[in-house]
Amino acid sequence: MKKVAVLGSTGSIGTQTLDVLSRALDRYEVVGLAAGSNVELLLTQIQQFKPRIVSIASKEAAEKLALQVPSGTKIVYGEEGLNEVAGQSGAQYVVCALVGSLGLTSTLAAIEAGADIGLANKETLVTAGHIVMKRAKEKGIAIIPVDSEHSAIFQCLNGEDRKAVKRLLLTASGGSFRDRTREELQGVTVAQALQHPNWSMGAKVTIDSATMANKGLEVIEARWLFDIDYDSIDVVIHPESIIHSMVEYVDTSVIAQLGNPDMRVPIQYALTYPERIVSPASPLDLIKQGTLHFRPMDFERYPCLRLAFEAGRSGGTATTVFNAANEVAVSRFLSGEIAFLAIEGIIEQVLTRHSVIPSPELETIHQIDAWARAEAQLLYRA
Ligand SMILES: NC(=O)C1=CN([C@@H]2O[C@H](COP(=O)(O)OP(=O)(O)OC[C@H]3O[C@@H](n4cnc5c(N)ncnc54)[C@H](OP(=O)(O)O)[C@@H]3O)[C@@H](O)[C@H]2O)C=CC1
Ligand SMILES: CC(=O)[C@@H](O)[C@H](O)COP(=O)(O)O
Ligand SMILES: [Mn+2]
Repeated sequence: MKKVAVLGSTGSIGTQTLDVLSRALDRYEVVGLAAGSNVELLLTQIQQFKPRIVSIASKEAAEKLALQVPSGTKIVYGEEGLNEVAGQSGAQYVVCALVGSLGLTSTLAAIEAGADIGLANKETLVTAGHIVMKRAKEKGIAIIPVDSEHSAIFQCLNGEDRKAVKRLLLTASGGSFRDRTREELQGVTVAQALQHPNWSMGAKVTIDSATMANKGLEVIEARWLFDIDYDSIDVVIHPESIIHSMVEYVDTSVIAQLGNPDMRVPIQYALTYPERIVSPASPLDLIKQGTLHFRPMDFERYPCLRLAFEAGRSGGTATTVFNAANEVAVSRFLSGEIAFLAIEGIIEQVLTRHSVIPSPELETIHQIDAWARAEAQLLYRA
């Protein structure tokens, strides 16, 4: 039995991870859960999986939860509690499904504890990829991608000579506004932006998909996961999200991974790798699908992707700033404070004000992250 902890268990990836685990309880024991504020759902999960330790964000929520959980489950809270679930639950495998750079410290705690990582939380690598990958390497632990594109690339690289890789080709759906011009983005609403054409996901990543910041975060995530330079990463728009990504080799062969858009497939693969087991996802019917389409990426239409490439090439703290500014801007858009097009403006302006620090230590990362958030809060105030 492999002992697993799920950080962000009440979210989109977290609930799908528990769905996958619930079908394989002969292989996995859920020993730890961590969530933000959804006490009701967390309580149901505790009753189903009976973990040893559970963390929730606030002390008040923890007290409420403690009154209702069966004895044998320890309730902790806050960042300390989250790190305790990540590093001291006895988990051999930790699924990092938190949203935002809040996932960084707990991912590092899990690595220090020697647990392998199923990584959905891309912001962690964008914020401090060099530190996360270095510590994982030192501890000899595996970071297995959960993000659909990276899972696809991971599978396309399987058993191949890495020196023969020409480039990675990430696919992008184009998000909720893929058929609109930039002029048509004026005045779009939060509800419209949250309508992803192919995936049902948490609010933050859905907005990131609409701005194409998600693909930017994923380009940086790919740089760290696969130790590849930015000149060897390309993005192509593929509206159907059937091809999850591709790898082109020097002999011109392109290997792709395909499937219906269902995150339970990459989540399950990250858990069972290198084994494959039967999935509840519906099989891909290529005849019914009929056609697949591709469009070139337009960096003027999607400036967030251009900014992500620029930040990635600048290196050091630039990607920390890109991520932090984006997180604040998306949160302000979701709360109705700023317009959709202000998101890219905030990222660009905060990056412009930043002098990049190369190879930053963790302490510097935290300082720059906080600085970028403060700057991003001040811009576009009415
Ligand atoms: N959803 C998807 O299909 C995909 C997501 N990803 C990536 O996976 C990550 C998770 O995304 P997604 O599942 O959509 O996000 P959600 O918003 O659906 O879930 C986020 C999770 O984080 C928890 N959380 C929030 N704040 C805190 C806190 N302070 N302490 C502890 N837990 C907290 C939430 O708890 P609560 O709800 O209880 O407040 C929830 O469980 C992101 O990095 C995203 O980019 C990647 C590929 C696909
Ligand atoms: C399912 C998943 O991995 C998301 O990150 C997805 O990539 C979003 O789709 P687009 O960013 O391509 O719109
Ligand atoms: Mn993705």
